[in-house]
Amino acid sequence: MLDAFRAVRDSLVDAVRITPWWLATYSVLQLLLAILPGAQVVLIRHLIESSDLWRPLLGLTVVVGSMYPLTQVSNGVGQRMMLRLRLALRVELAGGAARLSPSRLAEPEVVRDLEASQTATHPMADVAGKSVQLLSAAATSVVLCVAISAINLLSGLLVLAALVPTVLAFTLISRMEATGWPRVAEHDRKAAYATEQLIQQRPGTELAVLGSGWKVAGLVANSRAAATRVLDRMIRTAVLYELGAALVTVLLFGGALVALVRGGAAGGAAAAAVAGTITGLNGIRQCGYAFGSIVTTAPQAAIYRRFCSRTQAEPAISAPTRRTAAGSACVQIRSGVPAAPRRAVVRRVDSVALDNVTYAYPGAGEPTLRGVCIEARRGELVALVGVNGAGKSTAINLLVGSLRPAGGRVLIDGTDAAEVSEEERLAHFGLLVQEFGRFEFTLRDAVALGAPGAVADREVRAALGGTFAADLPLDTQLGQQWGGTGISGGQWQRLALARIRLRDAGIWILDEPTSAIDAEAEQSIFSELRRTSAARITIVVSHRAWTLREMDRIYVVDEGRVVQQGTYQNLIAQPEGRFARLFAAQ
Ligand SMILES: Nc1ncnc2c1ncn2[C@@H]1O[C@H](COP(=O)(O)OP(=O)(O)OP(=O)(O)O)[C@@H](O)[C@H]1O
Repeated sequence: MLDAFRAVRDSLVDAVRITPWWLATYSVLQLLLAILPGAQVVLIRHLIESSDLWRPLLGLTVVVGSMYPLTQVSNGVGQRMMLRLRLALRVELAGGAARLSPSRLAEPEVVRDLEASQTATHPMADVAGKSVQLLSAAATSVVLCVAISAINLLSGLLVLAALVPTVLAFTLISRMEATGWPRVAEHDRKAAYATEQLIQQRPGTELAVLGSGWKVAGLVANSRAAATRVLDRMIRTAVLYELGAALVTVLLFGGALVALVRGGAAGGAAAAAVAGTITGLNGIRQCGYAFGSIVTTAPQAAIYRRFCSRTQAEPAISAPTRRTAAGSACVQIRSGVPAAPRRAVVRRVDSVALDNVTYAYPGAGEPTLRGVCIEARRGELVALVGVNGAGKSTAINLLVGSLRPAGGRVLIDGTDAAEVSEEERLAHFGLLVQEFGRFEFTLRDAVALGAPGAVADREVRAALGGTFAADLPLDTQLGQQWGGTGISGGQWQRLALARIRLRDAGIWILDEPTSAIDAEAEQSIFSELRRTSAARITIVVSHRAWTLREMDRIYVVDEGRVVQQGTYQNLIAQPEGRFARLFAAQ
């Protein structure tokens, strides 16, 4: 319940901050709508009991006539207010997600919260409106209670008491939904994931070739059936709660009518009170719905707020980057999304090292890295080699700071990297990971992502030099799903490399940078790396022997330890060594 109050408070604060005029207009309209049923009761009584026919008749015409247009206008205003709130929440969430550092992204809880927050923005945007509706419906009941109490006190109180079963039922339903919906969402996500595997080009083709797509279709069916079972149970229970509440409500309204008759109300008073109690039923249902949806949304809203307050603790963000008149290129931002971190890329770094580093993944019994020492200096090309699972990617993640060593130090220019912020540390690196991004934006935007700030078209062009995209217009849309150019796996990897080139940080870390690239292009990429290596540190993970010949030093990692180091010639000359056994056949 405390969560519900917090959700109401936070969302009203948001509405006051983001859309004060729409909130004020909506509140006034809802207040008017709350008063009208009470006024109706008073006017009906006057119409029947007083000798003055015209004034109550005129009043009733105004009250009844204005109800429908006021409701319509109020709905429209409420929707526009909620639309603005939804936009603000989604923009805030995207900004928060953009601030997440690699180490945050490595926390499963943060990723779970981000996913849950995404689905929360829709119901959350409605909470401010629902709060106003709740107050309005409650005010309707109070006004009716007062109007009917003037005729018969017990009837008035019974009308007000009729709020209780409905609100109680919707609270119970909402509590049940708060646990049920996440389970439905989990099954739905699994079903959506499995469906994606069937329809996306690469896994879909693989499954079609294997002829085993029907097994994945079976997984879809299982997940959907599980979701339906949970939904079924929820609906059944909700109907039972609603029926129970409706029964008690009818008894209370019946009691109100009996109290009217037994209290001696007759004629105009009785007719007015009956009309009032009927209108009251509607108000009470609205109250229940509004209250229920606030209680349901509250846990999601709490996750959203937790996520946003966490990301606000991340480093500050400066003004958005925009395309300037001079033609600098970057993602165009129209609605206040923060885009450019203050950090500038560090271009000159003299040395980087893992100094006796040990690391164990949470929950893993044995350390993945044990006492690893690796060093690279400016101008050097250094390689990490080893079998799958040896610990090369772990070593890289420790270098860039997305993992923190359990023992030992990471040194950048001789300084313990733990002493600088993650933001500052990341500014030293250009990292090409194995699962590089396939950003289906325009060619310009996909490459400009390499640098945090605004990027000129000529820089994008320079980064693309020598690739398949060198002569493509920068406005070319990438990705067939958007009606754009289809790009092969190797071409995507060239674009990822172009981002690293554009970034031009002091340390380049390339985890299998040519895994998807043809032999000819691979040769030209490695010769260029050698040719341009003087001004930076280059660390490469590679499984191909010939790419290692040019390296200044090779570290052979095996079961989390560096078991050999040296040049290609030194290492291959030791036939019993791990390196020679790994690469002799190549
Ligand atoms: N997030 C993780 N949680 C737990 N264990 C992990 C995690 N990531 C990797 N490991 C384990 O750590 C070990 C080293 O993995 P790592 O990815 O560093 O190997 P690698 O040498 O880069 O392998 P590859 O050549 O296949 O990329 C493996 O045994 C792997 O199972």
